[in-house]
Amino acid sequence: MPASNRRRAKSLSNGRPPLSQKTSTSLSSKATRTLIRTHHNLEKAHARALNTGDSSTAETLSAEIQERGGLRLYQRASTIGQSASRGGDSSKILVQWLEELLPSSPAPAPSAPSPLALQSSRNSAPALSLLDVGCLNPENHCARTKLFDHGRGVVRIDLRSAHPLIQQQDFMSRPLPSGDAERFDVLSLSLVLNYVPDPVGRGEMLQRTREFLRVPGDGGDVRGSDGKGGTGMAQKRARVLPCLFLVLPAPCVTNSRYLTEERLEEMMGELGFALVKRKLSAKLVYFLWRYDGSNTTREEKEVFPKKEIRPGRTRNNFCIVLR
Ligand SMILES: C[S@@+](CC[C@H](N)C(=O)[O-])C[C@H]1O[C@@H](n2cnc3c(N)ncnc32)[C@H](O)[C@@H]1O
Repeated sequence: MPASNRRRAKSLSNGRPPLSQKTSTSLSSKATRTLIRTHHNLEKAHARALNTGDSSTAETLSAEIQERGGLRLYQRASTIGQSASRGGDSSKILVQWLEELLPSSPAPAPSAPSPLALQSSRNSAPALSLLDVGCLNPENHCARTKLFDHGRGVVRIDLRSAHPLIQQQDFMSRPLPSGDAERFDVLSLSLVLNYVPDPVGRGEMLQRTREFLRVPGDGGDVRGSDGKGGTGMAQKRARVLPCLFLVLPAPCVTNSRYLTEERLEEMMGELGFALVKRKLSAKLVYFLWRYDGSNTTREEKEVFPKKEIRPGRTRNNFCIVLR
């Protein structure tokens, strides 16, 4: 392997879509990558300092993060990475997959009052609800498909909202649903898990996604005219929904000491997720996981500690821990 390729394989920041040199923004491709990498590294060091009770270092790092533009500049760099000229945004893959897996057009429901009302329709597929966690652009591909209930069924959140249609909210503090009407058919976690600075926090984020996914077979599936759920559409939906769309920089699974795709699949299985779709591009890895709702508590279940499974000097340290 040429030296330049080896160098590229090491860096998780290279997991962003390619950045071109010519854009209307003032951030070059290199500057954008450096900014993203530095932000992630500072966040990780900050989390480590907090974990070890080193509040003075944590404060210094926090100040440095702010001095360097903080989340605002990081989001700007990520938005540049989403532009069509730089590889496009990952929601395109989510929409492609759902349209392929659930081919019949759902009834358009722009003025539908609530997911519950949609569920009462028979013989037509209700539009899907979506929780888009870590949303930078409310006009991404999800906004342009009839798959989703654009009335009240699409909720977008981010740690820092860059748009009135995005709620400013930490997913880890989002109040738990009080009932199924507050759960979703689809949860998108695109390039968010790798933002979490520590392995335990990543495991907790994955576990938490289950709280926000609709319980399978709760009536959100389409029923056949016999009322027994026997239609082809109902079966197709049951094979896919509810689901989690997960996107990571490719090196998180292709070049990590601690995580491979196989190990991720084992972990997800442990949480009740089965792989439906997967795509590896030069920069990113995309997964669609169906949640079976079977595993809401993990007491006495298998734990996944930090364990080196693929040693090597050129590997990265991306890791997810399930406790
Ligand atoms: C790299 S951007 C990804 C944006 C978009 N989803 C994409 O695929 O390009 C990561 C975003 O996730 C957000 N984020 C990270 N942790 C989050 C959390 N716990 N709750 C909500 N948003 C979060 C960050 O604020 C940031 O805007």
